[in-house]
Amino acid sequence: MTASRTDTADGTAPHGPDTRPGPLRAARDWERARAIARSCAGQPLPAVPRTLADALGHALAEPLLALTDLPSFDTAAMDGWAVTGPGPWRLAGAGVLAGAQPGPLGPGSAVPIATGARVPPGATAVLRREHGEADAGQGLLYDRCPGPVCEGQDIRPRGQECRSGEPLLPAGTAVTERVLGLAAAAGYDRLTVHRRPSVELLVLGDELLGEGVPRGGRVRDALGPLLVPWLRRCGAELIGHHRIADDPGPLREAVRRSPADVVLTTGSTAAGPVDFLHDTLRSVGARLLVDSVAVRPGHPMLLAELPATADGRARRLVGLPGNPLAAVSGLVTLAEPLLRHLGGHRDPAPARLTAAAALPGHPSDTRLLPVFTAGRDVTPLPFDGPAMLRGLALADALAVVPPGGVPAGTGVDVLELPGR
Ligand SMILES: Nc1nc2c(c(=O)[nH]1)N[C@H]1C(S)=C(S)[C@@H](COP(=O)(O)OP(=O)(O)OC[C@H]3O[C@@H](n4cnc5c(N)ncnc54)[C@H](O)[C@@H]3O)O[C@H]1N2
Ligand code: MOO
Repeated sequence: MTASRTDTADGTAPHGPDTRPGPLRAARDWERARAIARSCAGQPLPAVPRTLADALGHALAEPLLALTDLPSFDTAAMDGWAVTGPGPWRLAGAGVLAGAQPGPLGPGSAVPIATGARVPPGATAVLRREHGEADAGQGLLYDRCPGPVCEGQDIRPRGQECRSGEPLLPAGTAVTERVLGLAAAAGYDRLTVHRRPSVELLVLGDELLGEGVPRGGRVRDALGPLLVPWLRRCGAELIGHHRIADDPGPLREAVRRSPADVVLTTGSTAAGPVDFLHDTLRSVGARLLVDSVAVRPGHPMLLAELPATADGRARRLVGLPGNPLAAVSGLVTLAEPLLRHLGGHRDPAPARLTAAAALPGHPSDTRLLPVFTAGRDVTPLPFDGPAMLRGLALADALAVVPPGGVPAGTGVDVLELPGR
């Protein structure tokens, strides 16, 4: 599955992986690069138990089955009175609070009840407080409801939402805050999820500043702050984040020693005087799976298989180009599909929307363009150069623009951006 720059048209590499910088004649097309990133993940990482508190961001390794009927008892949906049959009713008992186990309610009787309380056996409806008038002296409750009280009114019957054993969510569902709420309601203390892929982030470039205003020909590291939370949203567990000097020694050692499932580098993918990534990959015995992709920005992105850990665990490396928008392109093209598959997440399908204005394309490559979507309309944003983040920060999606561009009024695939 090696995809080097020297690949032949049928996808075979006649001379083995070529890690030398060179002309990008046979760069992988964008879809194929994404497919290689997905397939090189192999099977998702093993299933592990996690407490609810620790399960956020993982993917379910098995379907979430209800451990109980929901609700698990006939429940009052409103504050008022549990009643049996038509009114007026004889008031009986001090009232039923949520959490109580009430005794049976006889025919023609009513008992005060709170929202969420178990409805007494024999009760046929709940009369809302605002629909009833209690006469304490007579011990009677009168029905002031505009219409008749129907059987089952304002009672949430047992099993209304689900029955015990019913599948609530399929395997592969991302554990969000909402899923945690449902899992707790359905009786779970722990969830069986896929282990999250561990990621070590290596940010390369002597010119990068960690703080303050860019000065003296140096620039702020924009990718550390952008990637750390983005990787977590892809279901990754960040186990290291280092800035590495433009020096082949420290980079080689960091790559060689990393225990991460995925090493993610930024910068150094091209052929500049201090772009050491290809040499490093060669020196650690990596196998290039994708070496440049026919996509703009970001075409020098790469994906490699690293030698396994001592205990036989597979490791991969994704090299993101240094230009920030190009790095995002590499992230969505190679890193996201790989991380999502390792973590057992389902793939989000691109949405097919309509270009509200012409979307400019590259003559021969796919272009990933920051866009704003409103309804089905896709509008390109300015400041979309490879070194710019201004358009991306306003965008809620990336349009996948085929070679030649997309005329206004035509369909286009868009990838939703996180945090839209
Ligand atoms: N002769 C050629 N030169 C370049 C080519 C090419 O095909 N032939 N490709 C260009 C493209 S496209 C890109 S993208 C870059 C890729 O460069 P590298 O991955 O080697 O990245 P660097 O050279 O280290 O940096 C490029 C650029 O990005 C800035 N940068 C790097 N890291 C960060 C960061 N963390 N935060 C903000 N900015 C960052 C860096 O200062 C440079 O300005 O190569 C082109 N050249
Ligand atoms: O395509 Mo580069 O990746 O122009 O920034």
